[in-house]
Amino acid sequence: MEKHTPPGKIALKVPEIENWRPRGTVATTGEKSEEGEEVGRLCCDSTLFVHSQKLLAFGFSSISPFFHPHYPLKSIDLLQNLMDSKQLFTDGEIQSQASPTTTARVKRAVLLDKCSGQRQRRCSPRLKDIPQSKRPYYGTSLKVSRQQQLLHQQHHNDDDHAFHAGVQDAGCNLNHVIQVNDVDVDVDVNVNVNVNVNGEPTIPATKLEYKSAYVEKGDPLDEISQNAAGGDSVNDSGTTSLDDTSSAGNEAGDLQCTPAEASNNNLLQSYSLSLRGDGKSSHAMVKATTGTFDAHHLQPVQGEQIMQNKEEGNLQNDTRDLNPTVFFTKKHTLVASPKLRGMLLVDISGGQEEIKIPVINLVDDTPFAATGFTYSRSIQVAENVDLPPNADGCRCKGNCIHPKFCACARLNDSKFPYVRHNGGRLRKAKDVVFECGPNCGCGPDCINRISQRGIKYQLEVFRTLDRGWAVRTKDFIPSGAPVCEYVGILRRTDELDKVDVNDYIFEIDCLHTIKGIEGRERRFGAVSASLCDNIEKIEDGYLEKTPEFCIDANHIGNVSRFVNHSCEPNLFVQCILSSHHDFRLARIVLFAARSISPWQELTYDYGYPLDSVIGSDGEVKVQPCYCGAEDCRKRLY
Ligand SMILES: C[S@@+](CC[C@H](N)C(=O)[O-])C[C@H]1O[C@@H](n2cnc3c(N)ncnc32)[C@H](O)[C@@H]1O
Repeated sequence: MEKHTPPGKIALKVPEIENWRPRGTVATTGEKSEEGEEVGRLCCDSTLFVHSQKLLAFGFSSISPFFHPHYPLKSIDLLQNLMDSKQLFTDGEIQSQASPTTTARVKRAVLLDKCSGQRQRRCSPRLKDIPQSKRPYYGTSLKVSRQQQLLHQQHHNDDDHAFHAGVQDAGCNLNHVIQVNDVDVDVDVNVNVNVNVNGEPTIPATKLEYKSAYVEKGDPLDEISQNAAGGDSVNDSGTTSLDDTSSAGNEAGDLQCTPAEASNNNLLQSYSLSLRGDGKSSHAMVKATTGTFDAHHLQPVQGEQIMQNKEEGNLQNDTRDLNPTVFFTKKHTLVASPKLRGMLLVDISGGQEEIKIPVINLVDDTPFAATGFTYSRSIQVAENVDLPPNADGCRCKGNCIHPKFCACARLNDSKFPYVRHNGGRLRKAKDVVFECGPNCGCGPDCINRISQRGIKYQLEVFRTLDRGWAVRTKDFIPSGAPVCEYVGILRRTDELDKVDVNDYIFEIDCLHTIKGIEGRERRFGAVSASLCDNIEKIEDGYLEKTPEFCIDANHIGNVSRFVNHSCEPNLFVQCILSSHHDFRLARIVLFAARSISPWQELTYDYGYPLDSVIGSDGEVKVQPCYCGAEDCRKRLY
């Protein structure tokens, strides 16, 4: 077999492909590229597409997929070579299908191009290294025309904080074009912006605020000439504005980067947005505007410190514009082709959530209706469960500001558990978080009500090959952000003893967690003093018992019921008390355990103790785990 060796690298022996371990689940469909080849969409951390033994594309981290210019990727063995020579790290499988397409599905792919040889979380080949003509964009025949070469050097004269920053490059990935009805087409676009920051290689946290992105229709050439002339007057160009939903989900998209994600001063960021367009438009234009760069974030201080300083007004705002705008145009008519998309439902919540949650099946014929459950945005309470009376709450007015005076903050060790940054993020996981409730004097915008605001990220339910339905995010989710509450019917656990199979029960075991009894993984963070006081009052032997209450999402639930287990999860379970303070009936909210890139599956650790699930026949039930994590425990229960 012909071998292709990357420049400067030695070709290594190609091991058996069968030895590759199956990982990951994001599989997607193929389409025709402009060259007429069959290609597939490659999302972050997801899929490699191979056509007739020819690797068409691979992509890494959250940048758009593209052919890499340095490697004449012609065959699967070259891919394997890259892996063997430690330039490309993937954990995936190559499936030889009946042809003509071979798909390699990977959970993670990291190309160590121009890097030190160590594995890094995000180290992608840069788009700027690739000639314009060789950059395919996936999913459709989307033609990207870059009208503004961005990047360049915004100097800061202050020696302490000198930096050059700019948008180095950007990519655009049109994921779905779905005919919603005769008129509307739902367009789902990923925009990836590659930000380059020079001068501060050890920046602890750097934030690029993302201002806006939307699709417009009109004549792209007009747009371009207007903007080339220096105006940023896209809105004035006579184009038809789109349905309001076009920008609805976009504001949450603060771009953010941690040092682990920075390589060579190169911060790679992405965000995605769903846009709604008019099916009759002859083209769509995506405008991605990067916003201001806040010099504070270049200072070597912790994020919390920044927040505090800002709140106290000690720091002057020092913001500046990066070269702000990147344009992408799609010159061809949007062709809606629902059969390619596998979309079974446009919104599983039937309009209950602020943001639609579509259901996609690209892997088999399983219909969604078969799951038979009713969507509910909020917890329902079984008739035989009495909720405790609402707690007194705090006496703050408007927003809770002073943690020492706010009665709810005092229950959290006199700290607010959240920072406002990025729409509210938990500072650190705790045994129980006390939020403000109905009797508090503060309003809905209070910092201490962050988990009460519903789902703020674009989520998608999708079908996996081996784990049924699953949930992924289309947005970047910052670490510590609340993602969704586990919703279902609040029941007494003993009622379910007779039920043989129910995969959707969440036992409310905050107390077990606090006391460190084996069960759901103990979450980091100290037990608060106030909580300890309360725990002491719990009757002896309580903790040996099964949790008294559970949330049963079998027939009624929200998107959380589709979130699968992983032994290496990206979400964690946080118990929250807001209206009352009874631990046995705490709310269960899933939070981001780390920053999550668009298109990653969301998972949490179900934390079943081994052999804890007993069938009605009295036999221990065993469910193998297919999460694919390196340290997978192999059994869900
Ligand atoms: C709460 S449901 C999750 C949604 C479910 N996949 C579905 O299709 O509705 C939990 C069930 O999903 C499956 N599941 C979740 N994570 C899994 C994993 N890592 N490995 C195998 N099966 C898993 C198991 O059948 C489990 O009982």
